[in-house]
Amino acid sequence: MDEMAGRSVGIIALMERAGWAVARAIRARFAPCRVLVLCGPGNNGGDGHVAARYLERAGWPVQVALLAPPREGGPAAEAAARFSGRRVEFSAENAARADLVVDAIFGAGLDRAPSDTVMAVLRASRRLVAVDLPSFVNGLTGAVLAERPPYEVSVTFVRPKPGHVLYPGRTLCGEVVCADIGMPSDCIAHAQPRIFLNRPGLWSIPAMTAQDHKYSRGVVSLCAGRVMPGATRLAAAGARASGAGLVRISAGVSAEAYRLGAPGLVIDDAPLEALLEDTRRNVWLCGPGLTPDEVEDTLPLLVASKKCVLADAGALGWAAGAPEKLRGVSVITPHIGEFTRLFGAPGDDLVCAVRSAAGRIGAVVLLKGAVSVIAAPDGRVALNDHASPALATAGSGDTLAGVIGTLLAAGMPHWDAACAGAWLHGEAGLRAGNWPIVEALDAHLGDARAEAIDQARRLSCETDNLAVKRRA
Ligand SMILES: NC(=O)C1=CN([C@@H]2O[C@H](COP(=O)(O)OP(=O)(O)OC[C@H]3O[C@@H](n4cnc5c(N)ncnc54)[C@H](OP(=O)(O)O)[C@@H]3O)[C@@H](O)[C@H]2O)[C@H](O)CC1
Ligand SMILES: [K+]
Repeated sequence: MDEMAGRSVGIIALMERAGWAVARAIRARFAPCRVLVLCGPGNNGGDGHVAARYLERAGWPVQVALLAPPREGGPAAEAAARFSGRRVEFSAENAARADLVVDAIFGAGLDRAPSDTVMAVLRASRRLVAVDLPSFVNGLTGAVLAERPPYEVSVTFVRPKPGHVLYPGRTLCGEVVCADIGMPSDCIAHAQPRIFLNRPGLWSIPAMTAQDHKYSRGVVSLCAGRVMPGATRLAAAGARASGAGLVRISAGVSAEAYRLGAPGLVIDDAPLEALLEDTRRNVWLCGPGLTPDEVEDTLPLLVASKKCVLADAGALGWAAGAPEKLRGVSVITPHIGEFTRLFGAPGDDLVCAVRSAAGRIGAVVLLKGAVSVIAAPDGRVALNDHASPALATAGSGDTLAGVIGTLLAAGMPHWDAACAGAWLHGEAGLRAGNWPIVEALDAHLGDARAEAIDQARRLSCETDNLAVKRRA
């Protein structure tokens, strides 16, 4: 993006607006005070020089400390030359004397752990604002390369970066301000972003229409086991509460036990092979409440019948160490333990790990967590931070599986359904108040769906995520 912008508007013009946005964000949040701007050798340092100039122009006492001089002839050198104020040594003593320290040392160019000198200066600082990102947070992954207390504000440009959204970097950025610096939209499109914040508008969910009937809204079918009925019931309830037209449980010999549950469910006792002949029943959930043997008896049949299958829980344990067994399913929803047993530990780069897992099995992979990572086999990734700790309770994943099942049954593309399901689940968690039991989420799923539909409608087609997605 920067490269193409360099050939059109010019980096120096963008840098000028970036530095101005930093100064503006500081002036909006802090009373005038002694500011030290720490500048690195790259364009992040260039932004810092511009911010220093604007703060000084506004009458603030400002000093600049250089870690290393900017590359000659580049935009950062030009920005540095335009700052004619006070320069001091890059030292912990000077950082400790300042009321506010602006960290413009490294941004997008950070590619290794900063030196002890850099970290000593940052640790000596009392209050910190980051230009783009704290200089030890990897913008691509959120990995933290050194320890220090959190920042108060991070001012980034054009788009938030994965490092602002993903843990652990997220906890150190403080408030994230994303400034529009006039990056031309063709430069953004040229970069073909493949990572999105998960918001309505990235996908859209079908609304209720006057002509709807239960089959047009969609049928969700679940495979039930003999020993863990709770998980299947929670998934079925999540599917119903999020708007499925009909939810059926294939319970085989356990049918009588399941019939004691909610009256709105249809319980089947026919052999699975017979049920699979019904072409209206295209979406199946397999795994919640199933033992490995029960998965072995069901999942291969579902895949062979070309059903749209969401595999979770027991199905993921069944395929542990052999994820290729899941080829042919449409969506999997592992938590970190299940993911690790399937694909190995993801390491620091979650986006890369989940994306490669999706490519490996040819299915959408939704890695559940405080920020869920949802990857499509074609490489698109959504980061869902629309969530609540209220969701961290047993059974919550079963509810999520049910919600995604409903959206698949409504005809949404697989990745869109997984993204939208994560958002609805998060919205229900946010609405459910303090310490809700998992069943309490269901009462909020219908309103969550209506909210998502409403928000997607209100967003104009010029909304960042959408515009980028369409052009890409
Ligand atoms: N995206 C935009 O719209 C704009 C962003 N801007 C700002 O530009 C930076 C990115 O600038 P860039 O020059 O690419 O990179 P950095 O300034 O972050 O850093 C590059 C230099 O830092 C050295 N480096 C990296 N890590 C370390 C380290 N751990 N220790 C020492 N030195 C390090 C690197 O040195 P090399 O030896 O690796 O070459 C580089 O010299 C972005 O973050 C925004 O703030 C622009 O304003 C334009 C608009
Ligand atoms: K920085």
